[in-house]
Amino acid sequence: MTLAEVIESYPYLVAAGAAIVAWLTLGLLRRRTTMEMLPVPDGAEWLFGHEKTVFMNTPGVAYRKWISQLGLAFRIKAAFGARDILVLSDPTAIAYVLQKRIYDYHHSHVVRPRIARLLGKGLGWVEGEAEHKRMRHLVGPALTSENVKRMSGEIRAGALQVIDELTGHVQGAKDSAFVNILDWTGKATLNITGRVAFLHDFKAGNSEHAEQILTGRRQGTLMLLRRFPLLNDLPIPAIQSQGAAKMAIHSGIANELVRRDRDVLDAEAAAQQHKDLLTRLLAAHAKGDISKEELYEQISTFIIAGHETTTQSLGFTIFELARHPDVQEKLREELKQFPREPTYDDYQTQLPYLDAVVKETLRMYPALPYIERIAMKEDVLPLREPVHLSNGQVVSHLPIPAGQVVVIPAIAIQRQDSIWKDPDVFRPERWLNDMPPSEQLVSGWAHTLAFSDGPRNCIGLRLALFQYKVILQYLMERFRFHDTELDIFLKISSSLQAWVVDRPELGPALPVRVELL
Ligand code: HEM
Repeated sequence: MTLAEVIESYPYLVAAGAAIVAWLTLGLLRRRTTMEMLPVPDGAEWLFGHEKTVFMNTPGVAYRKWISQLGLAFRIKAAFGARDILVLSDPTAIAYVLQKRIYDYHHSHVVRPRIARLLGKGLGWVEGEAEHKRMRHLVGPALTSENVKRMSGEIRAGALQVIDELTGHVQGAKDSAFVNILDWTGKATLNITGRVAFLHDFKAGNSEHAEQILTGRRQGTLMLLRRFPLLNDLPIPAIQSQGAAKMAIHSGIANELVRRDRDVLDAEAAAQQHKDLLTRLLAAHAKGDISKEELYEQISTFIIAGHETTTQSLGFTIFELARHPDVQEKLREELKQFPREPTYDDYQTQLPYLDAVVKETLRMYPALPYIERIAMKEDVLPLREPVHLSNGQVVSHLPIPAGQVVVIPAIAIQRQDSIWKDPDVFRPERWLNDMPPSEQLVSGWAHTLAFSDGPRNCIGLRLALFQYKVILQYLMERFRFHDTELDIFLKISSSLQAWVVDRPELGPALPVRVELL
């Protein structure tokens, strides 16, 4: 049979064959992009890429291994054939993304629906420079250091209400009780957030509203969501139950708070006289600057973002102090020796060991272990440490395409073996006299990414750190904490969570034994 006869007899088969040959030839001839030549770890699975390894292991562990093998910029294979993910630990590239170009790097299509579901479509969700700056400007004045100083009496009172209740609880248990410390740090931070940001009394975390919020349980994120974000909207309990706390706020307390709208008669005057968050939001609503829906979304954003992260972080501090009685005694001693009730400024400069304990906790246990963004435009990332590409080239600038997902693994960076000595050991002393050279470190708060960095860093940072130290101070004054010898493991839900080994029924938990002093 001649070629002409073959074509005539099997035209479709021949056309398909020609198309495959052309596709393969083009693929071979096409120049590979820099991203495609970045190092990639071994061990990708065909269906899950490297994502299963990342999510099934202790948070940060896989990234740490790959950083030590491949350097500060590499790619991993995403699940279900999604485009490779760029993993960045390079301080120069991170500062470029988070500080200089943050408005070109939106929350990714996995993260953004999760923020909407868990917190609301508030400040943490909004994208675009103009809109984000508008919202940040609206709420920012409520969270300045001046305003936190002004609220310090309320913050102390809110903390004490819960500390008194814990005292009663321990007395009732014959002066030594086994507790999940998250139950108590949760009540304390929610109580404070209610009092100072929303002029609302959560009754030491015992009101009906408080209980609904505190029991709004968070489950693990499904890896499928990266490839098929539409699944976010399906009525799957594991997905939708993540929003329980937000729904409870919208249908309960937000209504009650907004009813006070009527009391804000003169919006301008109110905004000037009252600098609390709720009044600022209500005044903006009264002026028509934000819709009623936006008002609700902001309320849930601030209640949840304001207490959830601080609850977990404080819990990790107490857990580590229980395991390190020497550190606990040293901290107690520093506080005992301090001649007065510490002020906001004292906490900043006069209590170095307390400060070191907080920094060490947030280094080891950043509430948001991975920061995930997507490049909205093509870009070129500057690198501090050049990378070796698979074609032998060494580059100190990394071109990336629009649509590139970038993961900044904060927990791995903050426990990076080549930078931090004994990275998995809780050792506050390192902050006083044993810090790595600053050029190796990122440029966020305390050279960590615990509060992210740049124009979209944590707006509640000052309130968070002040309430953190106030609650910790009271806990040290009243109680001694002991290790229960129960093992925990870490996992990532929306934030970093601790669970007790073989005790899933406890939910997220950090068990300690508490003794009255
Ligand atoms: C220890 C406590 C806290 C930690 C570790 C923490 C951490 C963070 C981090 C890492 C981000 C960046 C998130 C991202 O890039 O997607 C963030 C943003 C945010 N945080 Fe916090 N946070 C804490 C406490 C608070 C408090 C007390 C409030 C409010 C009263 C708050 C409100 C917010 C809001 C609204 C944003 C979004 C900011 C924006 O996008 O402009 N946080 N926080």
